[in-house]
Amino acid sequence: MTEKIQKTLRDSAGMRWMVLFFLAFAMFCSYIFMDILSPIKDLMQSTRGWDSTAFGTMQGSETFLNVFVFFLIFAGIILDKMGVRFTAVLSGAVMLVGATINWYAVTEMFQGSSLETWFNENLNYIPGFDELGISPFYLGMPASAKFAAIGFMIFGCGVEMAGITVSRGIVKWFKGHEMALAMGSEMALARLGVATCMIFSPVFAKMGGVIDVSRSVAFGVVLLMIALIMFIVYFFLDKKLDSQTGEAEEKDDPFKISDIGNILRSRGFWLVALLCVLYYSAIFPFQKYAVNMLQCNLTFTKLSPESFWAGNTVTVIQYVIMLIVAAAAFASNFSKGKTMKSVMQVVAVVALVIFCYMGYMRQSAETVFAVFPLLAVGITPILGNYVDHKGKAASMLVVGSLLLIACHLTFAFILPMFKGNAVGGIIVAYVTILVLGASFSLVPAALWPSVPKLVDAKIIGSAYALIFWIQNIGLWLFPLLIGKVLDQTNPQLVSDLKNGLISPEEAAMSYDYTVPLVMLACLGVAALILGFVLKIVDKKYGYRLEEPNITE
Ligand SMILES: NCCCC[C@H](NC(=O)[C@@H](N)CCCCN)C(=O)O
Repeated sequence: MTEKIQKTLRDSAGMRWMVLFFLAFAMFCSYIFMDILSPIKDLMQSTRGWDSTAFGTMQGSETFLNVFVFFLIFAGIILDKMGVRFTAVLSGAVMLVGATINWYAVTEMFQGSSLETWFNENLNYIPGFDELGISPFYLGMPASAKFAAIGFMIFGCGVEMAGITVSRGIVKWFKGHEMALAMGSEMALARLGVATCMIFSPVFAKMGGVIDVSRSVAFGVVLLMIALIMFIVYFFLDKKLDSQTGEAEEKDDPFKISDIGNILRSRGFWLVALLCVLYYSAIFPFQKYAVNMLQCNLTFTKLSPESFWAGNTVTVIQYVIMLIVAAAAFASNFSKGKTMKSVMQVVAVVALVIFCYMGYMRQSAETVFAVFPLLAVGITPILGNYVDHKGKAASMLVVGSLLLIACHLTFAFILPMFKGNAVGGIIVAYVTILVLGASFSLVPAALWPSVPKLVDAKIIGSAYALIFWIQNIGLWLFPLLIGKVLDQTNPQLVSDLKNGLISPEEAAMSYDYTVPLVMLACLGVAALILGFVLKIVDKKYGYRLEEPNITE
């Protein structure tokens, strides 16, 4: 008798990739919101009175609940107990609630409201947390920054929960299929989200010639509504899959506290988790200040509002070119024929050069920095594929850390030498940003697929939640530290600003970033040392980090 093989949604490549699109697009939207204020730090200072400390404290609050209230650990438990689809929708809803609060805090409506008065008079510290120096609020913090911080910490819970849930969802749908490619593509789309926000956030804030920072945040909130819809659509597809397979939703072994003990006893896990926190602390927090760092180091000519390059049409054209770079890079990775591959590579490179040229012509730091995630969009899937087929993950972590050190030191010492030399400065900035982008592809592409080699398969979910938790400690601490170090290493500027000798606009463009950048380079040095230790430990204990994931 011939057995009829029941085909499920998962067996159709089209359906799998559609599901990936829903999950990855939701992450794309959340990465946009994550950095929505980063390219408009100067406007937050000039229109809302957020100095670097207020800005850094607000940005650092994203990880506060995850780290100090252990929300990420709970998120891992919720994911294990309730399953992927429930947690996906929950994370989407949590992100939206947090983002809406964040938006209200920076609106004109909040200014002069009774809520603003309340925040001015209260929440100057949190007992217990303040004594430890980890409170997300301080005496004198602008009320809008305090309320925005509350929204951002709720958003932070949602986005990290979404991060571990999406990874788990990809495993569920792609196990036995193109899993590494799917993960690489998801990360690539997330990077495109960062580039999108670098370009569009200032556009929304300055639209119509009237500055309103809340418009940028509102743009992010609308995207998060779309993200929630994506997760809801995913919910139904996932439910359908389960009804076809006749299984209850796929779950790892239920989360047990003793699992944490097992993970924490793994030497390899600690090395990867520490490398992760050191590396990412030198990338994500930097991303929040990078535009302002470029504004302080590069010389831009003020474009007249009538100038072609100052118009929003150019922004849209530049964005389309960015999409061409991403699409051509993606196509070149996966097209079969050699000629097609080469054609796509040429298209990607030419479009990248045009993108950089337009960034220069537009004379703004955010359009220059927008190139940062672009290289990562193009090469993360290639490198993921490389790790799958050739291995060398530990070596890639070492090379990625080396590039990171070189870039931060270049920003700290070489870029300022070109102040006044507009063309030279832009060239140094572009080359350094592109190299940093390459580093940001090497490390994530090698790090995340290495985790399953270090811990037992049944506790992978908990292991990812723990790594995210440890990583979040750095992501909380460093934006805060950069803000504080900036204010402390620029005492003259801070006092001139306080005494009204310079305008907030002038102050925002005059910071000396040398010390914070050296601090970030030191993180790279520590990551590099751990990378070498990991290589030694890998050889000694046979973790197979240098071996391919797929044996052909
Ligand atoms: N499938 C890979 C998941 C990890 C991607 C990684 N994201 C993170 O590590 C997040 N925890 C960081 C979120 C940043 C918070 N501001 C990545 O490389 O993006």
